[in-house]
Amino acid sequence: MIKIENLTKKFLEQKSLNNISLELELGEKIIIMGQNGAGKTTLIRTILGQYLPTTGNIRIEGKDPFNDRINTLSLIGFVPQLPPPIKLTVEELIYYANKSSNVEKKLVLELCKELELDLDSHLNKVFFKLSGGMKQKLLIAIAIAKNPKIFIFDEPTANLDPKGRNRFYELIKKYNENKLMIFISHRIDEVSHIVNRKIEMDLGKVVYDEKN
Ligand SMILES: Nc1ncnc2c1ncn2[C@@H]1O[C@H](COP(=O)(O)OP(=O)(O)OP(=O)(O)O)[C@@H](O)[C@H]1O
Repeated sequence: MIKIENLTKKFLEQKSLNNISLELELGEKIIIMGQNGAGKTTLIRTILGQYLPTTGNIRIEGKDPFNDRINTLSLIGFVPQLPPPIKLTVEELIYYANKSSNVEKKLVLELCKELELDLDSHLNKVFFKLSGGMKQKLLIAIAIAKNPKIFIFDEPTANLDPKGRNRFYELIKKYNENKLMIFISHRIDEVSHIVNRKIEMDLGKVVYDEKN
């Protein structure tokens, strides 16, 4: 599904990714761990086609994410650690998600409810004025409603209260069948009941890779 071969990403002289090779398959639920600066975000950004590899290559269902970004992004539901400062209202954002990815408004509202967020009273608010937890819940709901083959969650529960966290993991269990799920997280205890593969990075390398 995602095939990474001898991937190196340099920023000036610094190797943020140093000769990484990985194959990530449908059905795998993976946590990617590692200290601050280990290269996790750089890896995810390369998968999302935001960075051109310095050497090596990466393919998602055979597609090059940098040169075929629209088609590769259509396979991925991504929830970033820090929600971007989107200036659209909630209603407009959902409309955009509907036009670009066939996301159904009704389903987004239902998923938000399952995450303890009643969106109806916030539809006219500008996205960036929502609270951190509300933004994260909405982005999670949109990612799930997109029904992609691949989910990438970068610290998805960082802004959620304990109840929101539990609800998130309940939702994930419901929607994880036949998906590739990647969690970037420092909280292994939270995801240990979901993941079947643990990858640890350090200094741009994969230093641990265990499948259950
Ligand atoms: N755009 C960039 N320009 C220059 N250096 C970068 C850039 N992005 C990342 N780096 C460097 O690459 C290294 C890996 O950073 P990265 O953000 O991938 O780590 P991380 O594992 O996601 O860390 P954290 O847990 O703190 O989010 C760091 O030393 C960082 O300074």
